[in-house]
Parts: sequence; C-alpha cells; structure tokens
Amino acid sequence: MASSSSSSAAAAAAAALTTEGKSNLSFVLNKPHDVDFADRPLPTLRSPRDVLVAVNYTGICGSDVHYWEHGAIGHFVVKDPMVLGHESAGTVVEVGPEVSSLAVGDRVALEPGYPCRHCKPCLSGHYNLCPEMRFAATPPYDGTLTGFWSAPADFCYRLPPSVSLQEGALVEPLAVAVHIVRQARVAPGQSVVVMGAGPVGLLCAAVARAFGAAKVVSVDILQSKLDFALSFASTHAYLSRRVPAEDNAEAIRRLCGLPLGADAVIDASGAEPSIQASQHVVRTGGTYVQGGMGKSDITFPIMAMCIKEVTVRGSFRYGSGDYELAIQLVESGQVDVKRLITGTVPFRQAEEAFKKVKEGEVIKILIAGPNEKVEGAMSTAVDEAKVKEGGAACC
Ligand SMILES: NC(=O)c1ccc[n+]([C@@H]2O[C@H](COP(=O)([O-])OP(=O)(O)OC[C@H]3O[C@@H](n4cnc5c(N)ncnc54)[C@H](O)[C@@H]3O)[C@@H](O)[C@H]2O)c1
Ligand SMILES: OC[C@H](O)C(O)[C@@H](O)CO
Repeated sequence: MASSSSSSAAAAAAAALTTEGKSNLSFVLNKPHDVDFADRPLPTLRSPRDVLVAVNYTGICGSDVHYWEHGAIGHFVVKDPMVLGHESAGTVVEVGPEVSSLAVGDRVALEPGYPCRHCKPCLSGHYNLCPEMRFAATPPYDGTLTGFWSAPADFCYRLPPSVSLQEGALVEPLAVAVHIVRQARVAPGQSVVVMGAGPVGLLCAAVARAFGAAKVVSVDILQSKLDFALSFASTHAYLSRRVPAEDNAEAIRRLCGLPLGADAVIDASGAEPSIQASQHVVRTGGTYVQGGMGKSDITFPIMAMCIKEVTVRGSFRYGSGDYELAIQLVESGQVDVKRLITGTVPFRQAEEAFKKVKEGEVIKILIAGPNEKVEGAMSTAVDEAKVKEGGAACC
C-alpha cells in the first residue's frame, strides 16, 4: 500500500503535468525599458504534430537584453508588445494525436525557431537560413518567457535522465556554439582562437576542446572573463589591449605559441577590433568564422584575408543535428554547462535578472517558469558567483 507522503508526491507530480489552475503569465516587452507581466491566453496545439510544454527554465541571451534596451535588432523592430526569451527547457503536458516521439511528462530542450520546411534552404538541409523562420522573441513572434509553449514535436528534444532542466535551458546557446565550431571545421590536434569569453565564446572553447582541439586560446578585454575561461575549457588566454589589431594579433601568436597563426579563429564578440585582429591571427590557409553579431558594417583587413587564402564563414543559430550533439556533449560531461549558471530567479524577478545581465554581473542567469517554485532570492545567488572585473594580462 502506498504511504500518504508517496501518494501526495504522486499527486503533485500529476498536477505538474497539466495546465489546470496554471497561469500563463508572460514577460512582455512593450517598448524599450518598458516591460510587463501579462496573463496571456493558454496556447493550443496548432497541428496534430505539436506538443504543449510547461516552461520550467529560461536563460537570458544578449539579444533579449538588446530588445529590452533598444526595441530593435537591425531590421527586426518591436512594434507590438512581444514576449521575451528563447533559451528554454520544459516539460511536455499535452501531445498532439500524430506525435509518437514524445509523451506527457518528458523533459525537453526547446529549439525556438520553426522554419517553413518547404523552401530551398530548408530542403537543402539549411533550415536555419529559412526566410520564413518564426523565431521566438524576434519580432513579430513571441518568446518563451511564458507559462506554456506550443511547439512542433520535432523541435523539442528529450533530455536524458542525467541532464537537468536547468542544463536543458543551456542547450540553446550550446547549440549556437556547436554550429559555429562545425562551421570552423575544427579537427583533432588543431589550434583555435576564440575572440570573446561571454557565454557563446566559453561554449565555443568547450566545444572546440570536445572536437579534439589541442590548443584553445580565449581572448577578451576583461581579465575576469579570461580567468573563468581558463578554469572552464581554454588552454590559454590573452587580455586584449587598446593597441592596433596587428599588435594584439602578434602578441597572441607570440605569447600563445602560435608562430604561424591559428588553424581556426572564431569571433564570439562581435567587436570590430577583435574581428580585425582575427585576420592577423589566423594561419595561412586557415579558417575564420563570424559568430558574433555587432555592428553591421566595419573596416575589415581584407588584404590579410586574401593573401593568406583564409576561408571565411558566417554562422547563424543552429541547424540539423546541432541540438542533438549539444545534448550529447552535456550528457557525456564533455561540456559542463552547469558551471555557467550563476543563479536562478523566480519569474517575477525577470526584469532584475535582465539588469544583472546588462551590468555584466552574471554569466548565465535562469528565470524559472511562472508555475515553478524557486528557493532563495536572486541577490544571494548572484553575489556568490559574481564575476570580478580587472586584473593583469595573462597567457
Ligand atoms: N551567430 C549566432 O547565431 C549568434 C547566436 C547567439 C549570439 N550571437 C552573438 O555572439 C556574441 C557573443 O554572445 P554572448 O552571449 O557570449 O555575448 P557577451 O556580450 O556576453 O560576450 C561578448 C564578450 O566579448 C568580449 N569583448 C568585447 N570586445 C572585445 C574585443 N575587442 N576583443 C575580445 N573580446 C571582446 C566582452 O568582454 C564579452 O566577454 C554576441 O555578439 C551575440 O550577439 C550570435
Ligand atoms: O541564439 C539565437 C540568437 O540569439 C538569435 O539568432 C538572435 O541573436 C537574433 O535573432
């Protein structure tokens, strides 16, 4: 016979798998610096192949912060109130009649953009380049900082038992890094320089190591970021100085034992000086990948790129197989995404969390879903792991 505590636990577990009595509270951006909590209608399945997911945790991306501050990224302009967030994991609460890959109760990482599946990029296997992409928290589409999220089942990836829902929320930025490192064609034994040691740069460094890179150099303008990078995945670090790009590049090559330059250079900063230095750090015949998104137009050392026959590639979001590989890297312990999580805050503290990210005080902060209980206040979590600024150059 079941004890009363085990039957109440079972009742609580069953209650977690329903929309009944739940809020669909959503974190909505009205215009720059004007956010609200709005109780949006519960979403319904739009197709028999959709599932409904209760959102458990969501990370904040630089693009969310950019929309919050400026209301636009390039030609994507927030004209109507838009729910923010796209780095989420949740629990399936309803499956459409044609879904066989998932069941109620499955814990999933959400891939937050749905392509048309019919255009040339989609049919050639590059669905991330679909011109009709509906991407969460990219206007006019709402994001995942909400109670429930309706999604095609094949864009929800079941998490293995050993991977937590919090780690599941980090699968999105990890998939970005997987795509970037795949674009760089990193092979065992190679050297890779990663410009920028924010979440994306840190994850690129970890994925490059997992792909077998023997030397991974992180470059940043903040010593604190480099200290973390060295403790995370990078073998070397270089504190970029306010000197001409060629001088920084020469110092990276000399101090990090890369006299001929690096096999691959990845920009995960979006900063013009780092993009310029990259062209002087990459070896003759090497590869450069643009992952960072900063200014649309910059001064680019095109002659260095030309005479070295550098292969230059862009990288945008993620595509076929990237989410699966990201989950495998977490499950196998090759990328310890837990280390990037500075803290978790209740849903109602979403705006404070955005402020912390903007101030650069956290690496990744998670916002619990509106129906999720969180112990402790954010300030404790944030202060304990606060990233310290300043320090000397290193390599
Ligand atoms: N390509 C994609 O699909 C994709 C997806 C997500 C994010 N991004 C972009 O990737 C970049 C990194 O994302 P993030 O979340 O890690 O951002 P982040 O802002 O947290 O990290 C950027 C890092 O670059 C460092 N930096 C600034 N100037 C530098 C310089 N001159 N040299 C070296 N480092 C410098 C910063 O100190 C910071 O640590 C952003 O530009 C973001 O927009 C691209
Ligand atoms: O991780 C996905 C990225 O944040 C998005 O592509 C965003 O930067 C632009 O819509």
